[in-house]
Amino acid sequence: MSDSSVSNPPLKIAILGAGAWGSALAKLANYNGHTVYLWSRRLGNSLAESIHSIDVLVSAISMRGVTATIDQLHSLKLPDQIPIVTATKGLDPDSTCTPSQLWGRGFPDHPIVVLSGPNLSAEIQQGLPAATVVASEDLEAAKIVQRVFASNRFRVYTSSDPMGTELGGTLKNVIAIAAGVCDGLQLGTNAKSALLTRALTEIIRIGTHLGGKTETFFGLSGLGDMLTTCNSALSRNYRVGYGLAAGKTLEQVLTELGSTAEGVNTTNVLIEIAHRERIPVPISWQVYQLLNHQITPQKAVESLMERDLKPEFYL
Ligand SMILES: NC(=O)c1ccc[n+]([C@@H]2O[C@H](COP(=O)([O-])OP(=O)(O)OC[C@H]3O[C@@H](n4cnc5c(N)ncnc54)[C@H](O)[C@@H]3O)[C@@H](O)[C@H]2O)c1
Ligand SMILES: O=P(O)(O)OC[C@H](O)CO
Repeated sequence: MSDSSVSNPPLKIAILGAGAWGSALAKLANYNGHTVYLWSRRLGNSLAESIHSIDVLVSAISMRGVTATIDQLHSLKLPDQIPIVTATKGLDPDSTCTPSQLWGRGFPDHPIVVLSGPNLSAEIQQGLPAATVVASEDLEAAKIVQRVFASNRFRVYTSSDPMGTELGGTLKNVIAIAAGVCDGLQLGTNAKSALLTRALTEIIRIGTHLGGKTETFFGLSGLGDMLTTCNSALSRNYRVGYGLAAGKTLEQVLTELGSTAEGVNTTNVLIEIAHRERIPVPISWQVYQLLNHQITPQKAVESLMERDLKPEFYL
């Protein structure tokens, strides 16, 4: 039997963000025998000490904290050329950039690796089996990160399409809100299948326009994550839609949630991008209007059903 610690030596990993996802990632890296320094503003530990002589930096900060964290790291000394892994699923409202674009601009000498997939943290904390994707233009860096997290309970695939991998995980949050509305209104299985299938077409349209590859959106970080997030009450984005369908206000739902639902901000940024780039996004547009108090859930369904008739695909 081979000794995996020889081929996979223990590394020092800093994980920034000790929320639901950062804590689950820390557990996965610990399980493989790596030394993990979990940092968060709330824990009050020192960021400088957490990143001292590390081999890999992982960010599991929610979108609203990414720029501030990059700025904070700039004043510190990050070990040369270590991979930076971003596990955030969001879009920056100021620049409309993805987190990996922000990290790439902030640290151009470091390989940037995107980690994204169907990964509900509560299931991973229970040790249930799951799979994910680590994507980078630097395949060696992706392989290092693959070895950090891969185990008999977490299967990690590499990819050379960071943009597609990141956008799949980010854009599905908008669709998860729509799926929560669909289930909350009890529209049935046919409606749910129609919603998710047309949503995938919409995600591919916008995702490929922004640089992702079509195949990636059919993979774990695209379709895979959409199926997970749109079908589980563990998903916070799904719960936002479900709550709105029950007649709650967005403010009420978010207060009850008490945790990050990235789809709300992502919808607003996505609509800004779609308007700017003239990309049709009919489902996301209904989610946008719903979140911004412009329509009811019932009216959103009617609007989608009454759109102009057209072919499914322009073959
Ligand atoms: N929870 C999951 O199942 C899951 C799975 C995959 C990806 N994600 C993604 O990971 C990210 C984090 O999600 P989460 O579930 O851990 O959220 P969370 O609300 O549990 O934790 C968010 C973390 O970000 C930190 N943070 C927020 N603003 C900050 C700021 N200004 N400066 C520094 N730190 C700040 C918080 O302190 C906390 O540690 C999100 O983008 C989410 O979409 C979550
Ligand atoms: O709880 P959500 O909706 O943020 O979803 C968590 C993960 O993104 C699922 O892969």
